[in-house]
Amino acid sequence: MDTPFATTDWQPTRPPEPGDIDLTDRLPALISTLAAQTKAIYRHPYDPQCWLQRAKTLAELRYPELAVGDAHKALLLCRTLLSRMGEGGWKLGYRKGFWMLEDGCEGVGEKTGGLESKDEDEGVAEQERRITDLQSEAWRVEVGNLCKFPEAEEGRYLLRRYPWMRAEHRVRGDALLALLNEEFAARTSLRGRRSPLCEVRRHAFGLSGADGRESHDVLGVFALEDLQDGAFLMVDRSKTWGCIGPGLGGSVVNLRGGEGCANPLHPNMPSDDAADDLRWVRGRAGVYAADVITLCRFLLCCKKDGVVHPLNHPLIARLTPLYRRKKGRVVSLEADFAIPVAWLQHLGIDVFANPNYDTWVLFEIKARENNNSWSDPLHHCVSPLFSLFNHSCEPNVTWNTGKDCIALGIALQRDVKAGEQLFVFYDQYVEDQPLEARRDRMWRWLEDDCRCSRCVREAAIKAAQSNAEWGGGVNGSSGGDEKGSLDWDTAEKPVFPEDLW
Ligand SMILES: C[S@@+](CC[C@H](N)C(=O)[O-])C[C@H]1O[C@@H](n2cnc3c(N)ncnc32)[C@H](O)[C@@H]1O
Repeated sequence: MDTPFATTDWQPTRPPEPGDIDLTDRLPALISTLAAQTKAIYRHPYDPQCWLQRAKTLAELRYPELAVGDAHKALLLCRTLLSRMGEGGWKLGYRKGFWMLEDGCEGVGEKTGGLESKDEDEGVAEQERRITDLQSEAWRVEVGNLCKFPEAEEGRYLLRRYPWMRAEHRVRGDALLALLNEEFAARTSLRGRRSPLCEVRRHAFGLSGADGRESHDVLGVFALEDLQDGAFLMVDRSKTWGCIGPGLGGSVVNLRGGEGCANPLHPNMPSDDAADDLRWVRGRAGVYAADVITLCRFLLCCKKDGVVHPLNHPLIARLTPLYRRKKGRVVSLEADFAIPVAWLQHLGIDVFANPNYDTWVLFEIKARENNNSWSDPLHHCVSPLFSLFNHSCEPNVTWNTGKDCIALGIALQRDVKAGEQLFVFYDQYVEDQPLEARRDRMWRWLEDDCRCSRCVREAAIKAAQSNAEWGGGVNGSSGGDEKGSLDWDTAEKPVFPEDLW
């Protein structure tokens, strides 16, 4: 974000609306402004003006969810400043975005536009008026970028890859793969075996990519030896999970008609410090509780493991990002900003001065976690090894949850040859459904047409039948070899407004 990116990489998360100004000519300037404003934030993280200015640029660039994040930080800073206004013994810091003791505390640093550019002798009343104005403006930007749908203080955005994301966070490197395979080896050798039963490999669906990704970044789990029906593969004890059980003090706000998880300790691990009790999150996050607790647990893992950038944490780095989603995602002021910011502050992370925890990073974590979680309405759980298995409508692996709703047991459900990919069924409700129904339903999980052998085979048969009916070819298509190919996918799809940009 602090370096200008190529205009061709710009993929805004808000579709264009009638009345929007065409940004083509202004785009290079806006991108440079974004980089300069990000650097200004690095230099002056406690200056609300810096956050507000970047919020406006992000809004212009059509990243409403990020504009809300920056405006929210500007608001938090203004509130803090106003809370001490008029108290004796303090004066505003050099750029006047923070308080410092009055005696002998001359600020140092450069002077660039913003709060500091005003008269040094500005009186308290004048300062108060300016910060109040700033606060009102930040509030306008915050609510203006939430379209209040589906609820007040909520909005929508589309999942898109942020163009400033570093290369190392876009693809999963060989070192990560080696680590994953060590874990698979450890899990399977736990059961008295010395050699691993399976491993993660690239190009899981062949050499054609999916989801706009390079095929080498599409991972899958493959058998390393012949395995028999019923053989137990491994248990994955996820470290990151949440549920919508009761909040602190027996609060039942999240119980969804009384059917929530009854385990009051669920968001916490036995190894957690008492100070890191996450139950308050359930009390605050309402219907998003499972989601937000999972995110907060990720952040706690980062802190415990001393990982400097959360996207470098192996738990997150292994998860597939997914950017093709056409349906808007909900962004909630409370769940996506207020609670994560409060939690990060609790963990001792400076949300203003530490760019590794910028809003876009939190959204990226959330996107990966949502795309890889095993979830039902009550629980949300990312199982680090299980999340590497791909889906097939004729799976060879089955899974079951333990009594704790966390551990996933994985076993073979038919004989498998060495080198075969291991697949699970993501959604068993559609097993007996015809191709279209299965694919429709699987979009929820894959956001792509299912590329499993059964779907590919059935689609080929359909294409051949259709060819025969039309006397030898629709659009010259032969329905030919479909393995790992999306060529057959000529069926007409509904067009969403956002497909057009
Ligand atoms: C839980 S992850 C599985 C591991 C993933 N392939 C990876 O590289 O990390 C789920 C994602 O894998 C891909 N995927 C899994 N099964 C698929 C299938 N049958 N057809 C197409 N894509 C599939 C989709 O991108 C899906 O969002």
